[in-house]
Amino acid sequence: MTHSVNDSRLVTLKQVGKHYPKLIALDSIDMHLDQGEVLGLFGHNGAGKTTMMKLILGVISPSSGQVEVMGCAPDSKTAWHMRTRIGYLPENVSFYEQLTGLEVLTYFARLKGYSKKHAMALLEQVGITYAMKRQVKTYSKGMRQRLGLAQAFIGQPKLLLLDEPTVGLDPIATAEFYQTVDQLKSQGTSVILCSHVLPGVEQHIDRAMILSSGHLLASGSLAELRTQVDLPIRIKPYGLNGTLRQDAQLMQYLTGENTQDILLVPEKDKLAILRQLLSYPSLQNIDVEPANLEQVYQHYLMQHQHQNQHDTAAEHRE
Ligand SMILES: Nc1ncnc2c1ncn2[C@@H]1O[C@H](COP(=O)(O)OP(=O)(O)OP(=O)(O)O)[C@@H](O)[C@H]1O
Repeated sequence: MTHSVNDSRLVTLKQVGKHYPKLIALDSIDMHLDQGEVLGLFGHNGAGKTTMMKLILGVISPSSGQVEVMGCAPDSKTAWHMRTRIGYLPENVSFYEQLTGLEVLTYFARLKGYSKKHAMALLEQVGITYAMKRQVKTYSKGMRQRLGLAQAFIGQPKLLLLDEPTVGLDPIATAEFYQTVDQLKSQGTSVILCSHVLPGVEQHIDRAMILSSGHLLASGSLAELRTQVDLPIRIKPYGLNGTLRQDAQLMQYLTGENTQDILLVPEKDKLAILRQLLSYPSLQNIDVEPANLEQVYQHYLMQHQHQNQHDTAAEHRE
């Protein structure tokens, strides 16, 4: 068995590619995940998110490059011991419909060497104890998703792979789900979380990766990505009642969207603008909003789209 150079490093992908006869599902991807880190994996349909999860699980092998999980290649014969330390929630989870929730979870718990008691504790954690004696075929989408999460949490895994975990969950269940992620993280679990649903994710992830058609567009903490894209900060002062339109310095930052005072300000000018606004005696309050994950994500996708159009146009000219 090989050991990682860094003991807290759980997953490493080096120049990983996954090619199918007519398609490149992943192209030269580098990534790493350390103990207790939560990584958000974002991308449109077909971006390669599930492919990356399958490579980490070892259910498919890379066409090029290396995947290492807990010190070994996940598709190798020696990887069985680390599989018990991984929890996986697939997209569109499905179970044995005729069994009860408790029977399903006990079955999966026993496969990993855990007891019925452990299964019951997990059902309690995800809030479906009340339905544990009912057949899964009577469960709603949200209840199935909770059962799927309980299945992924069996044995307090070191690594959790969650594909669209909040799909089908109502807002309360979504908030409870993120609480569980935060709690698992604080206990040292590492999490990879794939999602199309960006609002609400950002405060629970340490880093984000943005994929498009198998290419890595961006990777880093939200603060790093924000700095890279340099999107403007939205500043909304209250109590100035249109006086900003007479301020030669501030006027250029007004959005012009509506009659409200909203300024879009580059990061480098933020402090100067805030000082200027604070000099107004009538100022009552001020909101400062940096670009959110959704805006950063849209920016990278648009940039990629423009680049592709540019490349195609150049090819046609040649
Ligand atoms: N076995 C396969 N043979 C051929 N192409 C495949 C195979 N598996 C996946 N693909 C293709 O690889 C690309 C990436 O698929 P993947 O499932 O990783 O995307 P995704 O980002 O998870 O998308 P979604 O959000 O829709 O689940 C897609 O174009 C898909 O059709």
